[in-house]
Order: sequence, then C-alpha cells, then structure tokens
Amino acid sequence: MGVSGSGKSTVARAVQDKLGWELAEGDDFHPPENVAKMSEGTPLTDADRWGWLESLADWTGERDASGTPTIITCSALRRTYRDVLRRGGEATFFVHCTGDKHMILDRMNAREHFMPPSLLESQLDTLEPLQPDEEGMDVDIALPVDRIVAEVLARLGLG
Ligand SMILES: Nc1ncnc2c1ncn2[C@@H]1O[C@H](COP(=O)(O)OP(=O)(O)OP(=O)(O)O)[C@@H](O)[C@H]1O
Ligand SMILES: O=C(O)[C@H](O)[C@@H](O)[C@H](O)[C@H](O)CO
Repeated sequence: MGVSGSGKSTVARAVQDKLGWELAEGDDFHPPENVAKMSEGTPLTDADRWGWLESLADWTGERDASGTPTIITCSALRRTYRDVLRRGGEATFFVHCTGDKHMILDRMNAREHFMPPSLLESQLDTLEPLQPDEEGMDVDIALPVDRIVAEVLARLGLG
C-alpha cells in the first residue's frame, strides 16, 4: 500500500523475486474509465474504487482458498479500502511504502506512467496510515529496495 509513486510495484516485484508468490498489479485491475480519469488528472472517488478493490480481493481470495499465497500492489489509501482487501484472506498483511513527499514527486517526475504527479496531493490527502489493530508495517522508501525487502521478509519470518 501507499500513494502513487511510493514504490509499491518496485518493492512487490522484489519480494516476488525472493518468494515466488503470485503477484497482482492493482493498476491492471482498474476499469478503463478509472485509468482515463486518473490520466486526465482527476482523482478517483470512493465510488470509482469499490469495484476495483473487490476485484482485487476476489483475485487473492480465490488463491487463498486453495492455499496459494499472493502479493497485491494497491494504494489501499483508506482503512475502509483495506477492510475490503482483507476479505481476500485471513492472513492479509499490509506493507505501507512511506516517505518524503518531495522524494515521491521526484520519482514520479522521472518515470513513464499514466498517473500524473499532479495527483500526488490528493493521494496524500486521502491516505490513512495503518491503524494499531491492522496487521502490517511501514517501510521507509528512502532505503534501497533490497533493504526494504529484507525488512519485510524478516517481519514475516521468511527472511
Ligand atoms: N526504494 C527505492 N529507491 C529508489 N527508487 C525507487 C525505490 N522504490 C521505487 N523507486 C522508483 O520510484 C518510482 C516509483 O516507484 P513505483 O512505480 O514502484 O511506485 P508505485 O507505488 O507502484 O506507483 P503507482 O501506484 O503510481 O503505480 C519508480 O521509478 C521506481 O524505480
Ligand atoms: O486509489 C487510487 O487513487 C488509485 O489506485 C491510484 O493510487 C492508482 O491506482 C495508482 O497508485 C497509480 O498507479
């Protein structure tokens, strides 16, 4: 989880390299209308997000039912969004990619992506950090990716 440009896909792919778990890229689950909206610089609303979140929970839930572990990249900005994702499996664990706004902006400006950097502010306004009763951890995106991955694996007891 984390705002656009915070490094979710980068970290997730690196964790996948270590664990071999199936990975779903949240961006690939958006309906075309959502992608069009974000591309033109309009933030998504809750109504735009519910179906998308449910499709991600369904994807992981189908695999969880047969004991297959998964990784999802999803901004999961609000607690209520994470409540939907948790329906995908009892052992859901969130890794929040978090760090300095200017660093995120610099990284967004340096990459090719449909998400315009102008939307970062609304992403940060919407963000609700993990609450104490939520299973998960924060990672500092100023660290090199391999350090972040090591922290995640250690926390999961898989290091
Ligand atoms: N720990 C890191 N150190 C240096 N660069 C990083 C790190 N993590 C990510 N990046 C770079 O920052 C940019 C944004 O990362 P990434 O695309 O993974 O973010 P994201 O959260 O998946 O974004 P979005 O939600 O918009 O798809 C990328 O160019 C990536 O290479
Ligand atoms: O909830 C949202 O506003 C969206 O999910 C965005 O966060 C994008 O999907 C993604 O982060 C951009 O690539």
